[in-house]
Amino acid sequence: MMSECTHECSTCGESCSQRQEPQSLLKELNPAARVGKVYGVVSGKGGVGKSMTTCQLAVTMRRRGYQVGVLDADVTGPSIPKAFGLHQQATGSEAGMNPVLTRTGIQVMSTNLLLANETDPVIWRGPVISGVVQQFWTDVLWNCDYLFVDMPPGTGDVSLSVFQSIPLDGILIVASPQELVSMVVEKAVKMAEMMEVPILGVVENMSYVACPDCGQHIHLFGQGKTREAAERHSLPLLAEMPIDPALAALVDAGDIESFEGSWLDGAADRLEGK
Ligand SMILES: Nc1ncnc2c1ncn2[C@@H]1O[C@H](COP(=O)(O)OP(=O)(O)OP(=O)(O)O)[C@@H](O)[C@H]1O
Repeated sequence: MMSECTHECSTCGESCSQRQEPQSLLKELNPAARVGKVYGVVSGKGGVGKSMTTCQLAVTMRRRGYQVGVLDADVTGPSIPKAFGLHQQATGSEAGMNPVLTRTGIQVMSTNLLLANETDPVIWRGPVISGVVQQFWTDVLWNCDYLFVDMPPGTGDVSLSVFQSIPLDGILIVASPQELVSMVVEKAVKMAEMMEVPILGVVENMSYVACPDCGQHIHLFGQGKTREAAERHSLPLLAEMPIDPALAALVDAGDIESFEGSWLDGAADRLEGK
């Protein structure tokens, strides 16, 4: 006998006349907002430079003349506002939340821009965190050609929620050489494949150190091995970014928009469809 209908088709095996087809979990953008392409920046684990890469990609595309936004989905460890030197609070109105603008006009939304005190920890459970990320998509008045989503590290429920609720045009994977060779990133790759989101390629961070005297590139973890590993997994290697103390200093000073270096040009060309 059929039990009483709860209208929860996803947890019921009966094929009755009221059964509804699975519905898309994608959320609608704020009707007053405009977003061209959306790219997620992911990593296999924390601390490999995902936020650094997100910031530099945003700056590079801004330098190319585009309207650019950064949605900081790393809710419990937001590092985007600091890198851009943003300490004010975001404002809002009936129409939605206004992203905060950086010095060069990049639009940013992050939990750190909503907290009364930016050093307060975010002690929220998963569903609340996922809800905040969704609101950054549904409520913020974005006006951009490219929106970069700094994804939470790993493949937990917040990452899943981003994949399900935001219509990503693709993802870029950030990895250190060791990660690439050992394929720690493989879980992130598989998650993107399962969610049917195209992978644009890999940005390798901390690939080498340039000698300050002669400029020679010192590949601390060996040269060529990562390209080989990426190719083995059919992942185009879009960029090789050095360890550069000047970059870390710029992040600490909130001045990442002043970075010099062209290592992300290949990734930017790819984003432009070149
Ligand atoms: N290429 C680099 N050269 C110098 N410092 C770097 C480089 N990449 C990242 N860093 C520094 O390393 C630290 C970690 O980088 P970042 O915050 O971007 O990592 P993450 O992968 O986003 O970490 P998490 O996921 O844990 O937030 C930061 O202090 C950053 O400034």
